[in-house]
Amino acid sequence: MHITLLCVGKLKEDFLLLAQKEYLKRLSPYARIELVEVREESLPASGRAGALEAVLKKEGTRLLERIPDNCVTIALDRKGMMLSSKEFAGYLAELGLRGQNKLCFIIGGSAGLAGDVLARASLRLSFSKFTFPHQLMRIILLEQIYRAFKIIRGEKYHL
Ligand SMILES: C[S@@+](CC[C@H](N)C(=O)[O-])C[C@H]1O[C@@H](n2cnc3c(N)ncnc32)[C@H](O)[C@@H]1O
Repeated sequence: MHITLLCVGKLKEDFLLLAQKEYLKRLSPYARIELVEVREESLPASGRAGALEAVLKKEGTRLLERIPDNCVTIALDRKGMMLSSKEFAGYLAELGLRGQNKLCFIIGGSAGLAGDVLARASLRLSFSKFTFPHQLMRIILLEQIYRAFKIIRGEKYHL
């Protein structure tokens, strides 16, 4: 499987970079993972009407330009569909059975994701009603993808 992680912004903290490196290593036997980071806009200091929408639009345009062709697009969205780890593994396995081996997960920045990015997604995936920082969300997603492959292969991992 070829998985693109399309993210707004870079990881800044060393401990997150270390965690990312570890999960990319763990995932290497199961999938080819490509990280694509688009530039994050500074959040507007004032509550000027439309300022946040302008940020979302700029970041959204950058994201839409980088979605690979012919892939299943999954946007991470707090208000999306919640799955258990086993259901998520089942979803990935089902895609594989249908020959859909190219996936693109999209993680927004501090401002979230623009409506047209969410509209482009085949699935809007929620990891709970909590709002996670986007940099940490990337690590949580990598861990869940790793967990899903362990479940699919029937390999031992904490369930
Ligand atoms: C700091 S959050 C954005 C907050 C923004 N105010 C919102 O409500 O969308 C940054 C990104 O992390 C991802 N994210 C954060 N919490 C999430 C959750 N519980 N489920 C799925 N994705 C989440 C989303 O892609 C989001 O765009």
